[in-house]
Amino acid sequence: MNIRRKKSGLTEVKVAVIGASGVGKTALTVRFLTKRYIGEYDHQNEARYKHEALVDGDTVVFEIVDSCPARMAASSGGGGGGQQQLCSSETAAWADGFVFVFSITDKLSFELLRLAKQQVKEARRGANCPAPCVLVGGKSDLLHFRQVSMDEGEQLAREWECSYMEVAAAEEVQSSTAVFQAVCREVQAARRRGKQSLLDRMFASAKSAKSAASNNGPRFYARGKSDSALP
Ligand SMILES: Nc1nc2c(ncn2[C@@H]2O[C@H](COP(=O)(O)OP(=O)(O)OP(=O)(O)O)[C@@H](O)[C@H]2O)c(=O)[nH]1
Repeated sequence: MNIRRKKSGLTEVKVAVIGASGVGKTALTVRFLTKRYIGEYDHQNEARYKHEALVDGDTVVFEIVDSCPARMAASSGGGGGGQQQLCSSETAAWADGFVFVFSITDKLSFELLRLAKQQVKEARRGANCPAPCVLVGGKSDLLHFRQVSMDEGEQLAREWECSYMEVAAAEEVQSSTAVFQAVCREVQAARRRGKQSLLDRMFASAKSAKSAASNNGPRFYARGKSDSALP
């Protein structure tokens, strides 16, 4: 599938990388940005990056937030009790697309993503926005420690109507790049659907305005040949 570039400028895509602590969000992001794997990253806050990359032959400007899970206070009323809030509502509202990451070696990180997806949905409800995404099973080189099967990953992706990818950022570059290309395509597809439904609504309202006008407007009587017998 080809992504068309707007004639007026470059395609811009804002992506939030979401997942529990230690699943490999930074490793995945840095692999995409620099092609390098550093191993240990020390960041306590969200990190933001801007990066240009080719997707299907077009240059795309990615803005990426590598998110940082926060502990929810037990009194927060959000089912907190020390649970992680994986995505702030600001980030959820800001992003065009989401990369949801768990580690295949950590079942809890997989379960937490359901909560994260829900948090994102709630934060975007006001704007009635869809949340295009991809689901990523990270650390796929650690097969002998696997706690989440490929089937479970694929099953969740089917529920979310998105693609599922397993990635070993520690081992190679290509699959990390493929994740960001995939989320870009999801965002582009959502934008096309949004545009189409806006056009459909505009046509529908123009059509109903026209038929209302033809029902209520003044009527003109044109006297025809067959009327010649009338006085
Ligand atoms: N074996 C293996 N280890 C990885 C992989 N990706 C990340 N790691 C390791 O997992 C640990 C956590 O990686 P990070 O990228 O910092 O994880 P994170 O999700 O950004 O963590 P937080 O910043 O705490 O939210 C580090 O020791 C990484 O070296 C991978 O693909 N394979």
